Amino acid sequence: MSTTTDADPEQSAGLAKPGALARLFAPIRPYLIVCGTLSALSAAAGIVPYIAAAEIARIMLDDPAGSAAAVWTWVGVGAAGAALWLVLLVQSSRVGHYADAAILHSLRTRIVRHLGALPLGWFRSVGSGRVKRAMTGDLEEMHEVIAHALGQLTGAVTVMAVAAGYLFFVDVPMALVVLAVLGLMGISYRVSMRSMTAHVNRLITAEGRISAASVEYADGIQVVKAFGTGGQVMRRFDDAVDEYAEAFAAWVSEVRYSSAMTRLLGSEMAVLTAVTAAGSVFIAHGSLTVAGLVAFLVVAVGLPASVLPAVSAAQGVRKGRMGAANIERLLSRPPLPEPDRPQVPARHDVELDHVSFTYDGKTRAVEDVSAVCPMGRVTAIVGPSGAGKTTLASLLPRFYDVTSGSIRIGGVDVRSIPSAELLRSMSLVFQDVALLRDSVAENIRIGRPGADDAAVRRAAEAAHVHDVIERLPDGYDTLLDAGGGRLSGGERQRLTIARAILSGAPIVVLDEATAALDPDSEAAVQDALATLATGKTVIVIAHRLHTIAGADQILVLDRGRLVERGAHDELLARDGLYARMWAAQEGVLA
Ligand SMILES: Nc1ncnc2c1ncn2[C@@H]1O[C@H](COP(=O)(O)OP(=O)(O)OP(=O)(O)O)[C@@H](O)[C@H]1O
Repeated sequence: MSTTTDADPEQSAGLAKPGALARLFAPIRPYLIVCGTLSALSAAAGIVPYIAAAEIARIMLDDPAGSAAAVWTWVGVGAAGAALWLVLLVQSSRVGHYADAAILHSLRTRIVRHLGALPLGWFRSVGSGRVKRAMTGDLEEMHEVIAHALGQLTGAVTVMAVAAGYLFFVDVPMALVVLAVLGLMGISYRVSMRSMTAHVNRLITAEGRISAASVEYADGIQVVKAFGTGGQVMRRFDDAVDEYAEAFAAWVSEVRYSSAMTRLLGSEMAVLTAVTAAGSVFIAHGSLTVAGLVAFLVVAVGLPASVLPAVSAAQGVRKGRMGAANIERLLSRPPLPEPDRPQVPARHDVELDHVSFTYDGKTRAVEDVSAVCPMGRVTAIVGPSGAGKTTLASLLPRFYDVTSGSIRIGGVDVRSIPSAELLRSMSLVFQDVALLRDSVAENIRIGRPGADDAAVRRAAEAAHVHDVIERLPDGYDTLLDAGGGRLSGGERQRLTIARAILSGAPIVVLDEATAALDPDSEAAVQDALATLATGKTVIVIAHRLHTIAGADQILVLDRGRLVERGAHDELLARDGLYARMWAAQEGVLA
């Protein structure tokens, strides 16, 4: 099967799939066409007042005494052009923003729905930065394209076309001079942009990495602080910043002359100088009138200011393409397959039948594990670090699907159980199950939305956390931060156990805390677990063996394989891996 891991989504961010933007924008194409057309018409109308001013100058210079009617006609045309420019600009912006809001809403909805259908294992493997970037940065790029870049590009092209048409109408040689200056600017721009694709891809990829690492940094600030700057996240952040700085320096040093030249040639000064110089020569030769020169001074000198926004718009489109490719890549992640013929199990014993799983298609994190975890019993999974305990437990709620073999609940393959039903049938008390930024009561109520206050309180009492909650400043209404800040490790665990007790799910999958708790906390957590486990199928991933010595069945994993099974005494008598681990831990504890 294709695993749900994404090799390195950030790394591939630079490889924009051609056409991604067009595909994502397909639903709003008609609006974009209307918006582009209105922008073009608005830009064309916007240049009319300049042309009118130039025409008035020509009329008055040629014949100052006469043609008042013609002058007033041009004044009217100029005013109409200005009014039309404004009306069309507002309409184009209205349509653009409508299309923008519609597509962003639709993309956000699609992304959120898709995220809801993706296997949880995918989120674990890519980290939250990638998901947040799709919802913020990538969508922001789309907004830039629709709301700004599209109008700027069509506007610039139209202004160029209309202005060039008028200038050629007034005087061909002078128009050629202006075009030559702008053409040289274009050539110098192309030279400075020649290596742009590689550099910009590198810059944008590095930018993406910086933002992903920043999000991870903020999310894991406690860990980062505890370990100083040596943490992996900090290193990733530093690397991304270095990479950005390097890419930027390389780009700047390569394009410094050509981009300075582009700026110079694309400035009003350059056009003004060229027009005045060439105009003087042509006037001296008698091939141009002063009135003709004035027309060029009025219309041509402002051209660079109208064309330059197209440069940043082109940049916006380039970024938009990458954002679109990122979003498309996210949307193309295969969702968790839902069963064709859904079944709901009547019993809740868990059966592992020759289960194997690989993350990377090569090494097997779990290999050919078969076992039965009966209802009403506690099954512990133990083994050295990296043995595959967490992986095996993650296969039960389908964070990942098995590579081969099957997992059955009450005889029904987990892949045949609708995912919502499957998750409802399990309480997951994992170490990294986060608390939400909400009140204590709501954090417990997640276990059974709609449960009344009395039920929440009973669950807290059963989980031995009620007294702790009562001592909080606002009791059950106390707001927790996302990490559960003001609660100790043992208290947080008991809160998640209360949540699981409230849910009443018949299967409990529990990842025991790796960090040792103080003896009082440990005892409270054990009591809470005993309450939770009553009458349920309990599967515990255990790191400290003495907490599961009383389990009905212990599965011992080593390098993905099930190497021993039995109760504590049987395993000690066998004198194998379990006995060695026990001796090692007891030795440490003694
Ligand atoms: N998301 C992942 N992507 C790729 N490989 C992974 C992933 N998670 C775990 N592994 C690998 O799978 C193997 C089993 O890891 P797992 O976390 O299941 O072991 P474990 O017994 O729970 O270890 P520990 O006691 O240290 O938590 C290890 O070799 C680990 O490096």
